[in-house]
Amino acid sequence: MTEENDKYGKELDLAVRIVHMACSLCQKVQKSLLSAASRQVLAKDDDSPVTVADWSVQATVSWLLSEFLEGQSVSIVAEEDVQTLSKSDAASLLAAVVNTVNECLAEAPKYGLQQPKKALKTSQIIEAISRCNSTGGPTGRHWVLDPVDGTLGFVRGDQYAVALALIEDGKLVLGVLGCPNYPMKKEFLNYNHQRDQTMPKTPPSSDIWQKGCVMYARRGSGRTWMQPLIHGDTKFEWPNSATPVQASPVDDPSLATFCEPVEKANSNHLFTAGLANSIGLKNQPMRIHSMVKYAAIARGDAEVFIKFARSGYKEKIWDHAAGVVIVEEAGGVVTDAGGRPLDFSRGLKSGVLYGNLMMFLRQSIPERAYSEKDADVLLVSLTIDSRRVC
Ligand SMILES: Nc1ncnc2c1ncn2[C@@H]1O[C@H](COP(=O)(O)O)[C@@H](OP(=O)(O)O)[C@H]1O
Ligand SMILES: [Mg+2]
Repeated sequence: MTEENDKYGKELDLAVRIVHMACSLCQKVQKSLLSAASRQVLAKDDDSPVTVADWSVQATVSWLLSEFLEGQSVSIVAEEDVQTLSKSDAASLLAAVVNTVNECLAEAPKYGLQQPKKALKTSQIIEAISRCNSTGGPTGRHWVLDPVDGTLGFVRGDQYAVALALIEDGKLVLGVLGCPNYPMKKEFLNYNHQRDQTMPKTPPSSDIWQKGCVMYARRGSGRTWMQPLIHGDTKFEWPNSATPVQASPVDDPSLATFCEPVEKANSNHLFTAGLANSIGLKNQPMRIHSMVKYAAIARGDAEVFIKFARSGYKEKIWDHAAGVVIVEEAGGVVTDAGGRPLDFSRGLKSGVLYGNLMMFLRQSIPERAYSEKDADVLLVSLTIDSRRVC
């Protein structure tokens, strides 16, 4: 392996192990949330939900990155802060976070990492969460973390993702996306989809294909890999359990399926239905919470991702960074509505560029359906042989 090829090898290896651990943490919290009589789900200032898992994953990832990237100053841009946790009435919540983090770190050897010599104290955990307050930017190395992306899906027992990416000098260099409820094969999707009453309760067999997955890629490698999530006492195997995935070869819009958010508040379904119709997308949209949509595109379960957020909403880099790398290295193309690559050099500010909408939108959507201020359109499209499908 040349030095260039090996660049970021250590970081990717570590990031994949960490995301596996974080997924396992989330699975435990999701299970207890769904079974608990009183569900410990809080609302943030913007009314979005947050749980023990969000803070616990952030603390765990922050602690592990700092511990195992010794000698590097570790800058992390992540979604959660400690304000709520530090309130005087949050003692039981904080205790639950401390307990969850320590339980997770105790399992580190299963993932080939060393556990802390002693359980972390509350102050160390608060410190690990608050350390993730970097704003990123055009220079230096910045880790970008969404500890639980799609928290709404998470609290509903549905899809969610753990997303970790590394940016160097404003460019994405690696991405890891953990999808604990997204099975290795699309066919098993409904078995994990607890709200679908029509599917049998028991999966047909208990092989790895029905378990969640972790996808990862390194910029420029031309490969995106997928691994089954580690379950029970199974030890993490690297890289034997990984298989390469590719974006779909479908380039006929009438055969393509587009993904979009489940939440109408996050993307205008009426608008996307009109858009889909006008570009000849005939299949029903695949509505999934979280960055699992990027996973679906990267391995060819769907072809297009359209998000049409309300005017004024600023996309956050942690909601896209890991997904963009895995889709692009799998052969897909990710752009904003203007056809430009997403800009991750602007740190906490939107990674999405603003400007004119794409030509095809101008041609096919009636003028009254959008205006220049509707430029908060994010469109992830697939190209085959460098030709845009849409
Ligand atoms: N009004 C809004 N418009 C668009 N996206 C929004 C939004 N409010 C929140 N989001 C983002 O959409 C993410 C969920 O994506 P999706 O709707 O595709 O499942 C949320 O991630 P979190 O759940 O991590 O906060 C949040 O960052
Ligand atoms: Mg998110």
